[in-house]
Amino acid sequence: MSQVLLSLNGLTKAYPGVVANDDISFKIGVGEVHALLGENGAGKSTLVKMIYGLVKPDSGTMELRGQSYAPGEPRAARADGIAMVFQHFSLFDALNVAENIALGMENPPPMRDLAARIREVSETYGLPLDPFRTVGDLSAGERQRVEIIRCLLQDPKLLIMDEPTSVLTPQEVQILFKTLEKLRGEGTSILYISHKLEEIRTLCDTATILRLGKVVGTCTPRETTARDMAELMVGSALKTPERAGRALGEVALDISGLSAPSPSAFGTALKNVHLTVQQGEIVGIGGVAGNGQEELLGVLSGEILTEAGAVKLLGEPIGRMGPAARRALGLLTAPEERLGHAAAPDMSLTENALLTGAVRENLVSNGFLKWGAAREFAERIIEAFDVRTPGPENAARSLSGGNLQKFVIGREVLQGPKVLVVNQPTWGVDAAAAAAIRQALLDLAAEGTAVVCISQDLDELMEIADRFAALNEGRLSTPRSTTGLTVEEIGLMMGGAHGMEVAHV
Ligand SMILES: Nc1ncnc2c1ncn2[C@@H]1O[C@H](COP(=O)(O)OP(=O)(O)OP(=O)(O)O)[C@@H](O)[C@H]1O
Repeated sequence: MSQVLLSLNGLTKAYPGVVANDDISFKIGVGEVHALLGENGAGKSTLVKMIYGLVKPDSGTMELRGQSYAPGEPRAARADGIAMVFQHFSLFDALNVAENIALGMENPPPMRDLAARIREVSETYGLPLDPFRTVGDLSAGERQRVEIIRCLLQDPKLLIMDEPTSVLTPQEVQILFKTLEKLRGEGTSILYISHKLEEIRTLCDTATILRLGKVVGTCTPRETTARDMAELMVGSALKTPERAGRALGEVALDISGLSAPSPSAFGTALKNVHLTVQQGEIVGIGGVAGNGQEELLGVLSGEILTEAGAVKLLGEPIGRMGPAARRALGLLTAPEERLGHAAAPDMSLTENALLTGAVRENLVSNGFLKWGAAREFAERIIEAFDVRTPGPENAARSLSGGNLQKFVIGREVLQGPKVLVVNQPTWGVDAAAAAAIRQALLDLAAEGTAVVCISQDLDELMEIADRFAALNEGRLSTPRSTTGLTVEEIGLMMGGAHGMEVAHV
């Protein structure tokens, strides 16, 4: 390593029942892109929160450029040149880009000067962004640019990025990587958390691997295979999902001529969507985020009502039924946003198990909640899906992102759905857990469930789906068999070339 920017010496942080970081030591060099790898709950977020001043270590020290460094709050970290782009953006939809950036500054300059600075940084780093656009109109990739530019305006020495590419299209990933290369060339160090191992192999100079809160290895990603890195993370050999031949049954889900406005002012209306899914079939829905994915989940879950006949479950019109009635009939859904939508953050896992499992798991009797049965259901989910938590009485909020995702998906899978609709089932989930979730969806289909998997991970869809369709501005392309489908064809479908007749990508 050239010069050391930041050294971590024996950092330790414990939460009740778990040592999230156990005696962690490593160094980050000046101008180094350093990957932080580890399965869900390994302690990556806890570690970067200590570096960014959000969490105080129980013991251990840090040195920044040879000086003792112990930020009491993020403001102190920023003053020392540490910036962080979070997985979840904290932007106000109704304000424009410059106003959002000004809100995060201690002494914002006049708006006109700030807009000029934003333009300058955006051009220098190849991140196209208009300072006067309303944030609500921006794609996920553009919102991330707002966060990155906000960081770059502080001229950081270390930029921490938590899963930056999970919301990006392949093209946007290329743009981001060019920006990061440029920053590295200028001597900025980058600490990069991601579960996407091929990206880490392309981008990162070195990687530190955490398991159960401890450093278990270091490697040079360019010289290590993705499989070897994944196995280092989990400490055992990885299983590839098995796709057994499946017999398809009758049409379980039938969407025809479905149009629906979005409940959100910045959402996307669905336009004349047609789709049938047979029993035992997995249909993958791809597309760039914000093209109607959430709305599609909403019309299937019953949160958005439509004409009765626009959605049919095993022949029965259900478009006007609410979520509870649909659940009772066997149509289950797992939305994308884990905290808040799929799970209530402050409730225990037992309470969260009750939330969607009450009807099908028979957890209510004569108006009374059956707490013992609910707890037993939560324990079954934890066991079957290897959810890392001290127990079902813990709040959903205390789980790491990936572990909560396993819980949310497991809760629906174990209820034996007739039709299961999932949105981004493996978002933020490590390689081993993602493989387990995909295998669970394949097993479910093998038992005759019709599965709709909405995902931005095209590799995932190609791995598990029988047919593929893409959402573009609320329209769904004609589904095609995934066998023999090329990347170019997928790109055209995602870009809105419906039926392949026009290629206005
Ligand atoms: N505020 C908290 N209270 C209690 N436990 C916590 C808290 N924050 C984290 N933990 C626990 O600490 C451990 C490490 O969690 P952390 O979020 O750092 O993992 P991670 O590697 O970032 O996981 P992921 O990839 O799933 O985001 C987990 O077991 C988690 O449940």
